[in-house]
Amino acid sequence: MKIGLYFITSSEFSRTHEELAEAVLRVGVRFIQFREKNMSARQMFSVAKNLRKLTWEYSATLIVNDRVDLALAVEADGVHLGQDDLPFEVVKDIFDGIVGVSTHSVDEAKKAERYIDYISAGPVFRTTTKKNAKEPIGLEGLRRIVSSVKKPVVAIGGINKFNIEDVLKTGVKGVAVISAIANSQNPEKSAKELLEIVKRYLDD
Ligand SMILES: Cc1ncc(COP(=O)(O)OP(=O)(O)O)c(N)n1
Ligand SMILES: Cc1ncsc1CCOP(=O)(O)O
Ligand SMILES: [Mg+2]
Repeated sequence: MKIGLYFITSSEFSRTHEELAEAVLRVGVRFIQFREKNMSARQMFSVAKNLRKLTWEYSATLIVNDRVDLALAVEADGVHLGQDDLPFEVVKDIFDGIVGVSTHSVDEAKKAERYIDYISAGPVFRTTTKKNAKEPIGLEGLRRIVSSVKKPVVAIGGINKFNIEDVLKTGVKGVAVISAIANSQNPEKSAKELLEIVKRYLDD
C-alpha cells in the first residue's frame, strides 16, 4: 500500500468535497479520505458515491472517515477510525479493506498495530481544523511513534508546505493534510507543491 500525500476532503471551507477531490486527483494525489461531520447519512452517501466514481477514474484509493457502513455501501477501499469510533479489532473482522487508526502516543500505536493497516499519528502541530484536537505531539512525538511500530505511519495536524519536509524526515510513509489544500486560494497548485516535496522523499 502506497500512501504518500493523503488528502482529506472537507466542506468546511469554500469548496465541495467533489471539487477538492477532483483538483487533487488532477495533479496526481492518489490517497483520499472523505471526512464530513455535518451532513445526514443520505447526503454523505451521495457525496461518497461521487468520490468513489472520481477515485476509480483516477485509480486512486478512497478511505471513508468514521463510518464502516458508508465505506461498505460505496465500496470504498478503506475506513479510518479514531479512538472514539468503532473498535478497530471489531471492524477488521467485518470489513475486508484498509483500516487506519488515529493515535496520539506510542502506547496507542502499539495497541493498534497488529489489527490495522496504517497508523495515523497526530496532531503533529497545532490545528484549528479538528474541533477539540488534542495537544500537538510535535516532531519528537512523531519520531517516537515511527520508531516503535512496523506498520506505515501517517502524520497529521497542521502540516503545510513550510513544515512538511521536517515531517517527512521522521520516516513517515504518508502525510495527511486538510487546510493546506482545502483552504488554499488554489487547491490544485497547493496540492502540486506538496506532492512534489513528498515525491522527493517517498517515491520508489
Ligand atoms: C489520516 C487521519 N488521521 C487522523 C484522523 C482523525 O480521526 P479521529 O480522531 O476519529 O477524528 P475525526 O477525523 O473523526 O474528527 C483522520 N480522520 N484521518
Ligand atoms: C482530522 C485531524 N485529526 C488530527 S488533526 C486533524 C486535522 C488536520 O487538518 P489540518 O491539516 O488542516 O491541520
Ligand atoms: Mg473519527
